[in-house]
Amino acid sequence: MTRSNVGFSQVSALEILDSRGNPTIKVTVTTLDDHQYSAAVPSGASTGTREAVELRDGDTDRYSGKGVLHAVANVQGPLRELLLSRSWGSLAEADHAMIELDGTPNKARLGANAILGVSMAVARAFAADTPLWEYLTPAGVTARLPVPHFNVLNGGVHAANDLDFQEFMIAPLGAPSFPEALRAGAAVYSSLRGILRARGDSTGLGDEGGFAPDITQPEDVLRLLVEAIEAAGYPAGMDGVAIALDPASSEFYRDGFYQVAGEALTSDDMIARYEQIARDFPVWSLEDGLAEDDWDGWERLTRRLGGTVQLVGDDIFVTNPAIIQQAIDREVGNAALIKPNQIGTVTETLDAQALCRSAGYDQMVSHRSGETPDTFIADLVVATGAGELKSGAPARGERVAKYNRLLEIAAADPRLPYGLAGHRR
Ligand SMILES: O=C(O)[C@@H](CO)OP(=O)(O)O
Ligand SMILES: [Mg+2]
Repeated sequence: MTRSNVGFSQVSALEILDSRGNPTIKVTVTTLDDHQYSAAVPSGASTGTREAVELRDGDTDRYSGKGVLHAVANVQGPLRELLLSRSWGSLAEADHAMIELDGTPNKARLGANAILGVSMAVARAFAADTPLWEYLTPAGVTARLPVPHFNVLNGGVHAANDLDFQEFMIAPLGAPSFPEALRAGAAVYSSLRGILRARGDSTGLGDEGGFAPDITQPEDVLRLLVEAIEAAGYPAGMDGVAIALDPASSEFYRDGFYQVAGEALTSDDMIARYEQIARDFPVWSLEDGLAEDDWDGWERLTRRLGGTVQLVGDDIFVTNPAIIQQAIDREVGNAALIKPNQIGTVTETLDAQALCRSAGYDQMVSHRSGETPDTFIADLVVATGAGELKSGAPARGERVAKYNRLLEIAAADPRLPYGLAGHRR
């Protein structure tokens, strides 16, 4: 049974390490009937400038191991005081009270990391002994298991190589079930390792568990992926294993040009390049193909490729319902990446997802490059019927924790549908 009303006797927080070895926050709430619920918050490296503020101690350099003791203090001070002050009739009620207490448009005062940790733990308190995904499923939404998108080759700010595109993902779109998709992902990952080894390339890993060889041209990587898919015994394409890209292009956009493998490209050069890539390779989804402040380029990209390729906004939309609404109005992109810590509460994440559903935008729920073993996003993606998840390579504990949680959900409820959602189904 879920709880319809929750009161808390304690709220505490701890600074822990994420998968990159940087400090992040873990929150534990204790209900009046003495049950404890915890949640840990991930942390990005290629962040959008309009993301809710991740509070770090000392200075604004977020990625040099700066602590989160200030965020911990905010949980144990003002947020604890708020949570203990009354009982709560819903998660939304608690989230809105925290947003109001923070009082800034981007959670800069208390920290989105502090607020999200509490929000996730409170969600678990409401779910009680009901599976989290069941509790989170909005009225009228059919829960479904997602197509996993495995980031098997890393570049950009997630790896030490000179590859500018950040993520090369494989998506087993043709798999009949989630467990089969996971098996396919693991098989292709393993065959890719063999191919890289045979070529004498490095099989060292990037932040999300994908290989990080010294290859600079995206097309060379795509050729290797097709080879790996076929060597694993799957057709490369929508009927078998397709490819999804996240160049995270805001990271290599400077002074109006995209710097790719030593060349300075305009938005239109990039669009032409993506068109050619989509002709030559089974790339079904493209995230952040253009930069977060290149809205005009995005409009043209959407006109040119939106009919055939899923165009996902991450840095540009930052899971923010107001920005996603602007994108819908301007016909920018046709899908949104969903990361709870970009917006800072579970309720606003669900709002962003509801907006996507009503506008016919597809959604991919996503981990961050700095992760923890917390599996909240696995339940979230099932609950919201989003149909797509990215959680890195099918290797490394903090990544496979999410995939393994989905295996558990699939095993516990064999009637859950699987696969892409909405019009892509
Ligand atoms: O760009 C992205 O989509 C993410 C997750 O893969 O990276 P980061 O968490 O570093 O923003
Ligand atoms: Mg991204």
